[in-house]
Amino acid sequence: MTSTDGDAGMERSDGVADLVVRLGVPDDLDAVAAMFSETRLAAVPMMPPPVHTPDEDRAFLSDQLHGDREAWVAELDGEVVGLLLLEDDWVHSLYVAAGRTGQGIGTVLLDLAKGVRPDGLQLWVFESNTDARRLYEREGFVAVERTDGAGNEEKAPDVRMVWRGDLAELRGRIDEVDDRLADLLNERAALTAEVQRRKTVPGHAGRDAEREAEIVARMAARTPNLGPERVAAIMHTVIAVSLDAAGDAVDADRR
Ligand SMILES: O=C(O)C(=O)C[C@]1(C(=O)O)C=C[C@@H](O)C=C1
Repeated sequence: MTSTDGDAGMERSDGVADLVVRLGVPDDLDAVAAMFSETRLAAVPMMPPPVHTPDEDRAFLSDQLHGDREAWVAELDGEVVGLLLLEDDWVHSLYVAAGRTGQGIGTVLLDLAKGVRPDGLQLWVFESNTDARRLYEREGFVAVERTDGAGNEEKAPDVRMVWRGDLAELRGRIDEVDDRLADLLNERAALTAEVQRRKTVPGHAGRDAEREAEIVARMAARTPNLGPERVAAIMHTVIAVSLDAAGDAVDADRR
């Protein structure tokens, strides 16, 4: 392990290569409490000043390590450098030791949280904590609610952020691909119609099997996830419905 306490010059992968993340146990209390109090103070002014004494923090953390919440501890060389508290779909707390930020430890802990809560997560973050908000945004969380802080202990404005989960994230990406696919299908149908206007035998009667086989072969070379037979089925349908639409357009022109 070559890490230093500073962030400077630390490649992210070097910083977390030896990171050990495990469930916390009561014996971790001293190390976790020391990290927590130091980190919480160092986080000011990104976070509002703490409202609890170190003794109160210690009692709280003892409860967490005794199972109040799911407590995950990140260690580097046996030193506690991160803490993640999960409760249902809530990231209750995420702390990375002062001097260890920017090394990817928060990302590792959040990825773990996503792994154990694939259906989605939410969290509150102080509006002033721009570093944390950036991390959450990078990790796919979106802001869904803002408050003036009246409801939290620190009375500081905060933001609720939500990660919708693996399934919703993947469906969102499918929607984006489908938007592009729809535009391309629309453009292609217009071109098929244009070709029909120039053919001596247009429409279904003028279908050109050789040209269609060429199209399928070219596309099959780019679609290894589907294979030639499925691409042939898709293009057969695309061409047939495009010719139908072109026929409708010609009929409409005549009327
Ligand atoms: O290239 C043609 O001849 C067309 O009419 C266009 C098109 C196509 O949409 O790509 C449609 C029908 C033919 O069977 C082959 C190709």
